[in-house]
Amino acid sequence: MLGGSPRKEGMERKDVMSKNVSIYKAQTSALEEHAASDCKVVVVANPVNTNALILKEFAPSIPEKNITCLTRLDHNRALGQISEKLNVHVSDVKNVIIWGNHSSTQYPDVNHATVTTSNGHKSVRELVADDWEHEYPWECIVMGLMVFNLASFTLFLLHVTKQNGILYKG
Ligand SMILES: NC(=O)c1ccc[n+]([C@@H]2O[C@H](COP(=O)([O-])OP(=O)(O)OC[C@H]3O[C@@H](n4cnc5c(N)ncnc54)[C@H](O)[C@@H]3O)[C@@H](O)[C@H]2O)c1
Ligand SMILES: O=C(O)C[C@H](O)C(=O)O
Repeated sequence: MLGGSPRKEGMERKDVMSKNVSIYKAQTSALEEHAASDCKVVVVANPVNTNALILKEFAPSIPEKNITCLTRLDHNRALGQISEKLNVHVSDVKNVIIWGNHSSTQYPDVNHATVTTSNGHKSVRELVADDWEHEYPWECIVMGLMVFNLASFTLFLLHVTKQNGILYKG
């Protein structure tokens, strides 16, 4: 279920709720009416956790175990940050947990995480400084917005032309 408005600069994911809830209700009613009762639904449009709940409420014939929402990005971002910090490949980082919603309430938990190094398996907790944990969840949370801003910047560059050494936005 991809249909929905993406957030704009300065917005949190929950800020798109007013627009997306009505879209979700309409799509959910269509699913309830037409989809096979054993269909599996992946919720993508934000706020994903809330939209998954809306789907559960408004499409009661679809078993709730068949509904999931896309929060894998947060997990991948956490793996990426740990691998960068410890200079290992992402596939060498295991058992990272993301608690909470796909929103600013999430908490990436590295307390059970392990990493494979040339010196064997180590606990991530052993290898990173205690204070890193305070900056790290924040980086994970804002990443979506950073990606958004980067995409805007790339779009901006695509529409820029250089004439006589001066940049023009076309
Ligand atoms: N959970 C995640 O990991 C994740 C990742 C990326 C984007 N998102 C979310 O997915 C959503 C879509 O993002 P995007 O970048 O693809 O946006 P987009 O603007 O590129 O695409 C949105 C799509 O929704 C459709 N749409 C708009 N109004 C509709 C309606 N009333 N009924 C049905 N469809 C409608 C549009 O035609 C468009 O195709 C956003 O809410 C965004 O926040 C979630
Ligand atoms: O952050 C967003 O608005 C899009 C997506 O949920 C993400 O995390 O990249």
